[in-house]
Amino acid sequence: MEEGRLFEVKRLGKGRAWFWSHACSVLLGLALIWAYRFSHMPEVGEKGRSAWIVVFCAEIWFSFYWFLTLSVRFNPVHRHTFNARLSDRFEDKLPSIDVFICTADPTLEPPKIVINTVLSVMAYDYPPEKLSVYVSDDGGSIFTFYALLEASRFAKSWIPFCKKFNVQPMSPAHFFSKSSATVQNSNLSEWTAVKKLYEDMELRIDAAMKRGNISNEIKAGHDGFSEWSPKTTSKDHQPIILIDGRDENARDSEGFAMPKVVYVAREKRPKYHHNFKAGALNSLLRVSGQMSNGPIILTIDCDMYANNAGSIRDALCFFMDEESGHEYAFVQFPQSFSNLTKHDLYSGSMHSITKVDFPGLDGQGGPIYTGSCCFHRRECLINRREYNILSKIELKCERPEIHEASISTLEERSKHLATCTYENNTQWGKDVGLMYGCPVEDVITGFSIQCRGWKSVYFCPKREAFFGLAPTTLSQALVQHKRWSEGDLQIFLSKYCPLIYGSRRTKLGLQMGYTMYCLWAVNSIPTLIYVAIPSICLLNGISLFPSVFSFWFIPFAFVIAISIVANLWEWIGSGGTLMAWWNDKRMWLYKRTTSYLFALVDTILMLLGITDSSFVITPKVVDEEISKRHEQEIMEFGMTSPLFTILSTVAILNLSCLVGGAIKVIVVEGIGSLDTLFLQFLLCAALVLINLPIYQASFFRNDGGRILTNTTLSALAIVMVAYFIPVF
Ligand SMILES: O=c1ccn([C@@H]2O[C@H](COP(=O)(O)OP(=O)(O)O[C@H]3O[C@H](CO)[C@@H](O)[C@H](O)[C@H]3O)[C@@H](O)[C@H]2O)c(=O)[nH]1
Ligand SMILES: [Mn+2]
Repeated sequence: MEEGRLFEVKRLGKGRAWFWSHACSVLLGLALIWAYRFSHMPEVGEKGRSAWIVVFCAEIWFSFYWFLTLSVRFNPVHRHTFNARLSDRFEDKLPSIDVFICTADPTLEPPKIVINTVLSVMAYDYPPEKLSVYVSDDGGSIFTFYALLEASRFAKSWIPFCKKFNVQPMSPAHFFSKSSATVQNSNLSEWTAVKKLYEDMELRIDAAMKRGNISNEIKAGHDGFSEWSPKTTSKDHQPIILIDGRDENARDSEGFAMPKVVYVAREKRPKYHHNFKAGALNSLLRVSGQMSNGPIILTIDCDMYANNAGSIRDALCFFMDEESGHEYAFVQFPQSFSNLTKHDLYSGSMHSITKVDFPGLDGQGGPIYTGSCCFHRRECLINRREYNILSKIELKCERPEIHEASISTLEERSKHLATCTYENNTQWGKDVGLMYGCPVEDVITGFSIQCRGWKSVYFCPKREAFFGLAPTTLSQALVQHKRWSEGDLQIFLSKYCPLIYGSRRTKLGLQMGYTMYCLWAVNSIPTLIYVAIPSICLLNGISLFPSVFSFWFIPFAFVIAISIVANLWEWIGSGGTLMAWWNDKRMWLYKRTTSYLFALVDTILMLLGITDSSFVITPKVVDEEISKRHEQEIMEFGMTSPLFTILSTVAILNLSCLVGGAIKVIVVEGIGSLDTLFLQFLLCAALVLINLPIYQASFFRNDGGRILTNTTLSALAIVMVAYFIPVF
């Protein structure tokens, strides 16, 4: 071994004692709770028996689910890379990298956002002749193509500027909006000049978008525009593949080579299913294979700009490590978000996933592939072939010989790779490439790779590697989670069920980790039980929990307290704020009672063949008024949605049960009955407290984001009906 490994791994082994004592004590607490449920169950005919059984079932589920979460707490791993060693040993042997950027809709994902992502990856600290950027446009939009063309021209100034001043983030929009003082002071003139170039470009793109067409003058500048005719729509067009900067002689303003940029809009026909993002990525896999065939592929979403110039090198420190590099199929970076509010109102940061779960999964064989911000070994992604220790694969792929003269030939030649019929009678979408038929193509593909013996890596650099856009309204956040939980549940119910397919192929810890996500949707039912039944029983004076003076109160109090404390400890310990934690708990509740429920129902309907799976794209922009409210952390409702009806119903139900229950205890039964209802009061009060934004949005707000009156009225009606249902 030459002077040391390319990366190091830190295990938090010292926490082991803490882990075991925590796990064992909670387990004991849960066992006692179960014992209480068995031994104190109301007799047949006694009031509250059914409620008791239902609540018990929910508790059994929660215990099981808690057990699954142990997997990610058992052996968290943190990694560190040594980029200097990589340069020393491999600088002239660095592999070529293909970057895949997917976009699907020029309105929801404005071209300006897309090109900032493109520009950011073009400016990586990496030999430009070894870097190719492929943009897949499922929107088939002439504006996206036009913006890309503008961007590749601007790149000629942007890339040398970034390299000269070590600019980070490498997205011009974000860089100039934050304006780095160091660059600004010492090199004001260059800074101003590049900024001006960027702003002029933005103006031109805005103008074209506003006009709604590309002027003939612009069209005359590039043959590619002729691919679009008045008949072209996003759902019906021929394959379009356009290469820019393909010219081996293309140079930036300092005379250096430029990364290649390729625009790909795969063929779309109404009769053919296009398999959403998985289909897009598979087309890119084939097209790029013809053009650059980089052995390492970075996949990112169109809103995920690169924030750290060293990420490619970081990823290579894992792939090229002499000792264990050959074991890794992909290196997943965390997805960070640039548009979160101070206390992360919609919990878009997914703090506990990125800070706790993923380091934990890494200790079990590697994180899940989450679609964006991930470097893959091309071979594993295409063939997903069995890992074999004997065949250490070298990161060398045949680079196709391409000559300047053949650009148009190359474009033509690759087009048939991006047609609707290309995949007919092939294994694409099954054993080859990204897998089809699942809204979380990323998770299922990553899992099947891991099941073939490959490991993956989770790497959190000090400076965030990527920043994207998280949902900025409640409904967007809930819909996104519906897609995820639905996809995950489908995996669980498919051949790839982690508990079955994963056994003997992966570690038990990894199976449990995947199962934890796959069963998100199922959590909806026990959670709904827990937010409704104890409260309704409270209103009816039926006790479901032990009295505060009884021995059995202790396990309940212990489990509740320790879960809250441990959760908070983890959260604060990994850099979260208290308020963000509280917001996260609210979103935890909302996701479970709405997104997950709908995911569960839709999955059942899909299994029955009644519905088909879909992919609802998360908008990257919202109108100004809404984004202002988002910045002020005011929850956004403002539309009719069954999701909001459920949220309102739960909130109003709990408020009325709390008030009704309190009146009953004080006036009718006397304060003496409080001890047996204490825990129900506590639960109900906590629910009311967490739902404060809902009462406010229903009764005290009159801005456009309030809860609409018809939602509140339906919720009230449902609560009334619930009130008259007798409790058994
Ligand atoms: O038919 C489609 C639909 C989507 N996309 C692209 O897929 C990406 C992700 O879509 P988005 O609406 O932003 O979904 P998110 O929920 O934010 O995405 C997460 O979840 C997806 C799986 O549900 C993964 O594919 C993503 O990588 C991951 O970031 C975007 O770049 C889209 O342009 C396509 O290319 N074609
Ligand atoms: Mn996204």
